[in-house]
Amino acid sequence: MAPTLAESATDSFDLTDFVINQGNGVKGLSDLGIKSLPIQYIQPQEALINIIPNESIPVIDMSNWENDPKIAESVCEAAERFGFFQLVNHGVPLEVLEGVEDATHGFFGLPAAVKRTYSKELSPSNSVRFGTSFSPDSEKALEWKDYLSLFYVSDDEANALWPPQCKDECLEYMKKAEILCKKLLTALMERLNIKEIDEKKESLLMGSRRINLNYYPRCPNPQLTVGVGRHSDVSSLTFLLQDEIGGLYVRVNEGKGDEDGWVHVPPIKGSLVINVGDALQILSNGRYRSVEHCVIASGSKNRISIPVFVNPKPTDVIGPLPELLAAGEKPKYKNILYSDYVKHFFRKAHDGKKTVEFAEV
Ligand SMILES: COc1cc(/C=C/C(=O)SCCNC(=O)CCNC(=O)[C@H](O)C(C)(C)COP(=O)(O)OP(=O)(O)OC[C@H]2O[C@@H](n3cnc4c(N)ncnc43)[C@H](O)[C@@H]2OP(=O)(O)O)ccc1O
Ligand SMILES: O=C(O)CCC(=O)C(=O)O
Ligand SMILES: [Fe+2]
Repeated sequence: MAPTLAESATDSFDLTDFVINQGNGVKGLSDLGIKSLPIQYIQPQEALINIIPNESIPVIDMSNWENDPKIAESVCEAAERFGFFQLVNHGVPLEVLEGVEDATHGFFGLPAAVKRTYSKELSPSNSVRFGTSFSPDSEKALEWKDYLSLFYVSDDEANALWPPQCKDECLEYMKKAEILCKKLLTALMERLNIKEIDEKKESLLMGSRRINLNYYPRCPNPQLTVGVGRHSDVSSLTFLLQDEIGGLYVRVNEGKGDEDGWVHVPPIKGSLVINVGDALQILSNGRYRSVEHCVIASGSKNRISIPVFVNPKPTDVIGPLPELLAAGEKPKYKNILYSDYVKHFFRKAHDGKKTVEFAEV
């Protein structure tokens, strides 16, 4: 039987105030040593997933990228088929990855009163936001995750506004990921017969960046809740660094004859998980797939993950690329202002792939 709120906290305990308003987050709840999951976090049955064992997303070794065109082909095939793949020997140095992981622990280890100064209500800028769950005002059940989200405007702004405990490490990781991003996007565009990424396309594909630091503390009943509910990213490409704990699941075989279900993305030291986001699905007129994924927290360990979301500029209008339409493809998506698309995503609870319907013809 599901535990009640009274079993997980005292009658006088105001969970929303403690977790959201006071900035304790789910880390604060977990640190209290609660033995069962508060009722606010119990997800409906349909949010829970059917896991398929013995299947996986591709792992691609990039060490011979410059000399072996088959590696770029594998990347493009994985982006078409799974929308997700892991990269090893990708060129982002291990020290940079370890640096941003340590900095993430440093940030979440700060007192709640300090983290709270970066909340939506108190943060001096919209580019910096500390929060919990995804969209608590619109969710039926909360998600077991705290996060810090940093939108990159300029180095000067980051130096002035991002938390000093993690800003240098976040900037370094973002910049190294950008070099890798250019390589991948060049290959993905070549596959669409687009030989040059000019200024306009560079803006549409990688005109803005956001880095999130995600913290999933140990959870008393992880099977009753989610760390992140099923969603697709609204980015062009996402570069995700996960620690050694595991818990990321990706949907496979949706709408195909084979068993529709979820596969685990096993942590590989030094690797990056890459996924296609909605913006690239729309720009490629559905050729590259942004795929649903979710996170189940651990029952025994605290987990962190650090996605860099590479996106169009908020002011860009996105739609199928003109070269694809000139080649005779029928557009599957309308032209849409990217910031409207992202606002639509952030204002509702996670709901799988539904955001993309907002752009469908
Ligand atoms: C947090 O848990 C997550 C996050 C994700 C993220 C997946 C991605 O793919 S992130 C990449 C998104 N792309 C961009 O950020 C680039 C484009 N950016 C923009 O267009 C704008 O910066 C903006 C995001 C639309 C914000 O513009 P602004 O004018 O400041 O709009 P607001 O009215 O303030 O915000 C709209 C609405 O969204 C909420 N919101 C804003 N930023 C965030 C954020 N970082 N995290 C969560 N929610 C955010 C904001 O509160 C507003 O909602 P209201 O209800 O308050 O009106 C995947 C999975 C996760 O679990
Ligand atoms: O924590 C993870 O492994 C994935 C997080 C995620 O999907 C996101 O932040 O968009
Ligand atoms: Fe995601």
